[in-house]
Amino acid sequence: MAYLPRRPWGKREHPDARLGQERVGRRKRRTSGVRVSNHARIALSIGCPSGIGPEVSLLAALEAPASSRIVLVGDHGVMAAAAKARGVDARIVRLESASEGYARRSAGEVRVWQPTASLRASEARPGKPTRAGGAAQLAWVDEACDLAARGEADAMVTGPVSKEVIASSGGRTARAFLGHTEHLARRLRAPEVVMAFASKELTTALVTTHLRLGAVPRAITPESVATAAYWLGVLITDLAAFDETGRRVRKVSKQPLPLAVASLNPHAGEGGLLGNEETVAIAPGMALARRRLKRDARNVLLEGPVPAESAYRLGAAGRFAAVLAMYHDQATIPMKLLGFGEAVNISLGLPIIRTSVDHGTAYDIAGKRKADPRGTREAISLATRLSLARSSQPKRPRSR
Ligand SMILES: NC(=O)C1=CN([C@@H]2O[C@H](COP(=O)(O)OP(=O)(O)OC[C@H]3O[C@@H](n4cnc5c(N)ncnc54)[C@H](O)[C@@H]3O)[C@@H](O)[C@H]2O)C=CC1
Ligand SMILES: NCC(=O)COP(=O)(O)O
Repeated sequence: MAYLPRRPWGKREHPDARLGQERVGRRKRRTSGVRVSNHARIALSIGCPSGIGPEVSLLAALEAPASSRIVLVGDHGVMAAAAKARGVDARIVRLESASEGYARRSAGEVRVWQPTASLRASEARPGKPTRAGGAAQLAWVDEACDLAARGEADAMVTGPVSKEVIASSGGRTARAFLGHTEHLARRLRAPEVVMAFASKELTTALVTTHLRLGAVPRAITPESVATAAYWLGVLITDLAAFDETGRRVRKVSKQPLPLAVASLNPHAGEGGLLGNEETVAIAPGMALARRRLKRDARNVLLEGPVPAESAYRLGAAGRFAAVLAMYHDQATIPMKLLGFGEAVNISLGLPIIRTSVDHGTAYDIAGKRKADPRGTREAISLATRLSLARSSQPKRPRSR
């Protein structure tokens, strides 16, 4: 995918190439001379140890197909407790190093890479988050991120964390934590990051992410709109070009993919009566995005500003391939109404692939055998698709 450098690890050889001879072996396939791996190595941070992250990670890892090789980044004792609470008879293997976890696993086995000191049971009680658990969940996110950035994983998937618990766990980085999206962009020094969600029913992205509502209008600028519209356009054209297994679709439609850019104000500002962000920021941002998409040969038709209520109704009805929102809840309310539990959160623009569940820590049901693992399954599946698609593509330049 063009939004990802093909070798985020720089000029070094991809570790897969070194392992390739014995690891990929017969599992490799070829597409137009490009060596393509048949499986993606996923580093999955298990999220808050007191939330539902450990149990949904466990269930999703146990069910993962051979094309997704999962290493859970977390705490061995927490995973063993999650298996017991869930009544699952699984062999929880503690790894000596993350990379040894990507070999084909046997049924009933999950592999845990624990880069932190073991949490005591009292620090990881379901529904009762602690300061120690807050620090640990951030360390697991960082470790999964670094594995992907070093090329020791093809993608990271994140389990649900609590922003509040992390922020109150101490430490400068933790205090500044607003969400994975902003945190990963900072850690990876990525100049652009866009939060997006994909489900069967709707694909959407946000111009602003975890921001106080009062600060949103100032953050809607031609540049911020252009960046988000561009990356959402990249996502939908890539999803149209690569199938579920990451193979290039044979016949991609020549029709441009319609992408609605939602308004900020009611009725798109009602000709200036109800605000002017549509004319001073959104429309100019769309013009910038159109130029960048065209330069990258992305066949997208940007439409708007469309009054937000209609943009989402029409997006859900299939009139648009995706809808761009101006702020968090404008996108996440329709997303959760339509696809809660199976929508996937994707961070666009980062030098690594990162997907996530759309739900939170759900402390109210943690350890009660009620948590639904579908979201984690879907996040793994999309990360695998994006990873395999990336590995089957020749390098493309990335425009700014
Ligand atoms: N990807 C992430 O790391 C995310 C983290 N959060 C964080 O999670 C914390 C709690 O957020 P809330 O707004 O309460 O949302 P939440 O998603 O944790 O819970 C909302 C409701 O949905 C239910 N629910 C959530 N996931 C479920 C699942 N997989 N199966 C069955 N029921 C499920 C919960 O029991 C609860 O009733 C916050 O600190 C928030 O920042 C929220 C969204 C995403
Ligand atoms: N509503 C999405 C959310 O809060 C998760 O955000 P992030 O942690 O993926 O940045």
